[in-house]
Amino acid sequence: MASLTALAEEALAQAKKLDAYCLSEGRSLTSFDSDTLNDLPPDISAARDVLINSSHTMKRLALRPLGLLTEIIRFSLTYVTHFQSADALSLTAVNAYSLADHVPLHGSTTLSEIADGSGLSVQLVERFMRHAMGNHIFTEENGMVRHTASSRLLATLPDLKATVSMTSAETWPAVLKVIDAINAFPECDEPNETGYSLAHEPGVTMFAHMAKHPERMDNFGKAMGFYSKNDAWNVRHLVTGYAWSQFDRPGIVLVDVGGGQGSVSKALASATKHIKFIVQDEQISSNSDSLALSDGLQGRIEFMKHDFFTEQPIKSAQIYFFRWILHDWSDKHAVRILKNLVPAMRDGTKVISFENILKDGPETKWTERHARFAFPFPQRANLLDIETDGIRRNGDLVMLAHFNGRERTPEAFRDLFGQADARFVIESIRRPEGCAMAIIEVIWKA
Ligand SMILES: C[S@@+](CC[C@H](N)C(=O)[O-])C[C@H]1O[C@@H](n2cnc3c(N)ncnc32)[C@H](O)[C@@H]1O
Repeated sequence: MASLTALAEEALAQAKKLDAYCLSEGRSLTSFDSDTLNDLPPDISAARDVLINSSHTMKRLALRPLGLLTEIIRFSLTYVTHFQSADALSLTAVNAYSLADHVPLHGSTTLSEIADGSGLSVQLVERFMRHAMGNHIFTEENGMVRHTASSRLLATLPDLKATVSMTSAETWPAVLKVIDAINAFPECDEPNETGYSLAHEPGVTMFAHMAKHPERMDNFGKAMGFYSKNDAWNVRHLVTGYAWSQFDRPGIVLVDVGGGQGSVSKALASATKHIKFIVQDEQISSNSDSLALSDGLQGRIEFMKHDFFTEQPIKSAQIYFFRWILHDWSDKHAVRILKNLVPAMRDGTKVISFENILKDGPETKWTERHARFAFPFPQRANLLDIETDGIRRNGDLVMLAHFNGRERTPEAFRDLFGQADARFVIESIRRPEGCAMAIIEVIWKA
């Protein structure tokens, strides 16, 4: 582990690189008012990664061991740590009451005007917004409130709003109940015996519960679309990281199993000319604006209600595709999903899955840097960049809390397909450069 001084020097060197890049490109230096670190070339993006890593590590060292633990548990015992649960609360309140919508995009207003517009009392508006301002979400001068770059995103990106709502409504209550769920159901393999079920509706799975609340299901679908815009998870890695052209001819059909609102199929349809897509999901809500297809895609994408725990009804497709499906389920149920594909398999049929892959070791930025060759750094060149520090391990525990699902190592994927049927043969597991996910290509060998 490097010393505080070495970490600070490393951070300084990267900060200088980023500032010099902005100046050489005629960009202003980055600030909370305007994000000028978007669309960075790979070497500058890597400098930003190192800066985040070294400053984050330096902060945790400076917090000292007790500070590090108490910061994580979101409970401040020492004066240097932050109350992270309050950070989350102020952001959620800003989002829930659409406070950002009541601030002009390029002007200023008062707290009482925001209160009038939102219907929340001035006192609550002031308490939530002044706390959020401590995190550079909004700023205030002489009693006038205006946007920062972050608060402006809340006002201008509806899918970000849906993602914050989804996380606070679905994930947080679930996470708090995981230990109770493990104590009550130590096997941890049923989707209705989870932290989520205990928090929301005992004995009921997350998807069954959300089906009773269409607006929350809609937020969930939008959040999936939003995550796909994050550079490390961007669906473009799937579009460019696989030779779809080999299938791009009339008559080829791809079934997007559990395809939700079809964000993957829409991206693949836009990048190809002939492949037809059937998006199957248990929840197909015809009135969701997210299902709207642009003219060019009409006739190429069809939505179909299907429960993937029943036999696959489309028998003649050449490709069966999954994104973010297998990780929702314990091995017991993921194997059932795969077995239900078997009656549709013909010699050479492909099953392609685009999933997070765990490595057999810790997933932190620090260790990622040392394992860079095996697991390339996600590059971050996108405005919608989200910190990727440990996301695969974070994701693993979120899957546990929501579904008793899990993220898997390559070995665990081989084992899963093997358990379903020995004729599923894994041809490759490849992580496209800059992507946090891998394309798992499986062929059926009759
Ligand atoms: C994590 S989302 C992924 C959606 C989509 N594949 C994507 O990447 O955007 C999981 C999806 O599985 C669907 N699902 C859950 N249980 C299902 C079932 N038994 N049959 C079909 N779809 C199901 C949900 O409705 C949801 O759309």
